[in-house]
Amino acid sequence: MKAAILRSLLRKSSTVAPSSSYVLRRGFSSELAPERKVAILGAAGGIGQPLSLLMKLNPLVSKLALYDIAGTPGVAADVSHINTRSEVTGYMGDDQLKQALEGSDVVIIPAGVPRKPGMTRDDLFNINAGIVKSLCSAIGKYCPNALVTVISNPVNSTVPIAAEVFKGLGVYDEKKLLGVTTLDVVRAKTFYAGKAKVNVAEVNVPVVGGHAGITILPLFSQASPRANLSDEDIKALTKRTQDGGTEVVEAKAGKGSATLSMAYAGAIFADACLKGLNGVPDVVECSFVQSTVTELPFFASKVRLGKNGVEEVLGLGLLSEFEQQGLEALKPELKSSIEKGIKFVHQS
Ligand SMILES: NC(=O)c1ccc[n+]([C@@H]2O[C@H](COP(=O)([O-])OP(=O)(O)OC[C@H]3O[C@@H](n4cnc5c(N)ncnc54)[C@H](O)[C@@H]3O)[C@@H](O)[C@H]2O)c1
Ligand SMILES: O=C(O)C[C@H](O)C(=O)O
Repeated sequence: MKAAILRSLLRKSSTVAPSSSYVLRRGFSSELAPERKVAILGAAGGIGQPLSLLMKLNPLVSKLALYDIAGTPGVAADVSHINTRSEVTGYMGDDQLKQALEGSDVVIIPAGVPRKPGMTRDDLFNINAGIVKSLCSAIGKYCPNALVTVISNPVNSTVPIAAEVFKGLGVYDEKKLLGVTTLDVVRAKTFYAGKAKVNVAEVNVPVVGGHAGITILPLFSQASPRANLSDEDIKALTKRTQDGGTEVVEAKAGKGSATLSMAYAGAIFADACLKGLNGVPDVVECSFVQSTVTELPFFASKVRLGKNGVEEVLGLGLLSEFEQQGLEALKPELKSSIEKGIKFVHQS
């Protein structure tokens, strides 16, 4: 009897879930989702290309606009052959930026130069600040209601830059500007699972603060599933999470920084934003946003995503003494990076 029921269930599930498209849909939602346009600015780069691929696999996207200053026709032609829902269009150069942006629900910005060994993220400021400023000026003009997710470094300054540009254009909505810190969470989960010997798929670790060196503060005291790690283990995990970007930059030895893991993290974050916009309840991710969680005007913490973007900035919860010290230690650096971004917009 049991065997007959099982056989019938297996028959049913195989008719609902045909092979390859089912595999690609895992982790994403239904194809009966509303129309959503996603634009990727910097789509031909090291992050941009795999991110374009991952967003093409996401059934929540109906239009995928790929923009870069060079190389987008090839990337767009390539990605467009994949038999998933979204229609892909490539745009190249300033005079096509308007078309790329118009009608966008979500804009993802991985445009800008990456680090080489020996550099800090702040060393990228001189080039990337101007790139983010000019892209955000166009976003403010052509799709002011879009949710904007900023990957370009230094995130601790580029997000405040974007905010000031939008304020200058009279279109700033703090709920719609999000710095992408998901890679810190991805790393913290991976490193914690390895040390605690727990299933990585079940791990949750909030990472707060910012996205550079000691401003990255993983809260392992709140990690789940709980594990009995020593203070030394926690210190080492914290340091490895803070130095995760540098670990990749050094391993790539001059050929850039994290691209594949970042594309994964960016795709997870964009998917959460789309789910929020579509009204899926209880979508929570960490992100660097306008905040009153501390005295700093921008701060990364857990945020609840919804139909308007950031619906709620969640507090830090209970911190261990070690984390409390880390929080106080990160504030001066984060404050100065935020101020540097704000000043840049008003002086340039
Ligand atoms: N937030 C994070 O966690 C995180 C993680 C990894 C990398 N990053 C940052 O992401 C950025 C991109 O990294 P990458 O490895 O993809 O670099 P990359 O050099 O491989 O690609 C950058 C792309 O941006 C394009 N670009 C430059 N100026 C542009 C403009 N004005 N408009 C549109 N596109 C423009 C370039 O043509 C290039 O294709 C860097 O600043 C890097 O530091 C952030
Ligand atoms: O480390 C970098 O420069 C890139 C990125 O911010 C990362 O964390 O990998």
